Amino acid sequence: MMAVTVQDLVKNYTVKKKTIEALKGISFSVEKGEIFGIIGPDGAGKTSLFRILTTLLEPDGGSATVDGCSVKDEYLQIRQRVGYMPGKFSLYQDLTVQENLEFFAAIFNVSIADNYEYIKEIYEQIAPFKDRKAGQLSGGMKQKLALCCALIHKPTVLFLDEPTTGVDAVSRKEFWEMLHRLKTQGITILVSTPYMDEAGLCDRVGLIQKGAFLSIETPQSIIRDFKKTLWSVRADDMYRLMETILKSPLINSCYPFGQYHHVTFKDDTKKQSDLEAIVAPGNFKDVEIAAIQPNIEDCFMALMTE
Ligand SMILES: Nc1ncnc2c1ncn2[C@@H]1O[C@H](COP(=O)(O)OP(=O)(O)OP(=O)(O)O)[C@@H](O)[C@H]1O
Repeated sequence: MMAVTVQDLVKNYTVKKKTIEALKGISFSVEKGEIFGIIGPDGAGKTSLFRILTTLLEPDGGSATVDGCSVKDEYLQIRQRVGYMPGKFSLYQDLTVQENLEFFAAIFNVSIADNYEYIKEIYEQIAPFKDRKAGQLSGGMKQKLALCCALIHKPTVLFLDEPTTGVDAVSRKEFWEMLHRLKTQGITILVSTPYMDEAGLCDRVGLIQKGAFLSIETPQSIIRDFKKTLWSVRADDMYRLMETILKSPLINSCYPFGQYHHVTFKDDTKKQSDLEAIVAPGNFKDVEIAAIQPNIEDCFMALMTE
């Protein structure tokens, strides 16, 4: 049985008589024990999707099941079985670490002692701060506490909405390690993120934009599907370099990426010498050009502009 199935799901919002199509009939499914990443920019529809699957919001069309239960007719069962870590405001800032956990346990009618083994590994990292108010924790600590709160009733499916947004790199890494340990306990995890580099940590990812999936694949296949040769280019004046490259009719795309610009040709038989010829009239200093392997972000950019 699939942990999550979604069929032609539609969500619209009406603002000042204008309709916003937040989800335009999306379909996908997630296997038990899978870590499924949903990656896309702000406003792509990630939160709407999570709120529907956790039964906090009703869809306008289509259907969905979570752990075999329909979001429409069996929402009470779903609420007992899912854990949800919303992007913002999941903790009570004025309650202590311990009190937050007790509160979430009480909602689900369980005791912390019942399920302590389950959250132990994560909770031990925040236990030294158990009497501190949640509002006074660091971003990484808050996130660990929110995860404990979402797990305290032993959910079978966990929904994490941008859990690593605004969290430092070390805590992000630790957080993903925790998710992989949870996976080994058989929990299914749906996690949204705006960070492309986290895609590689998921079993499969759905790239979402404007309420529709551009691709749902393993990270390896997304990269394998990138059909063009990708070039990285840098020089002393990056802004002018971009202008110079984009002026050429041979160029398909050029966008900044860290210290470099990433470039593709319209015609993929073009070579390094062609790119050198495009750049040459600009008289740049310290020019570096190399063919490189695309990463997930490059694939996303390519899919978005297709
Ligand atoms: N309650 C609402 N009323 C009106 N429009 C909404 C509402 N909630 C979301 N939207 C709109 O629906 C679209 C999808 O929003 P949603 O929050 O689901 O996306 P998201 O990918 O989670 O983005 P974010 O990371 O910004 O939350 C956006 O255009 C958003 O402005």
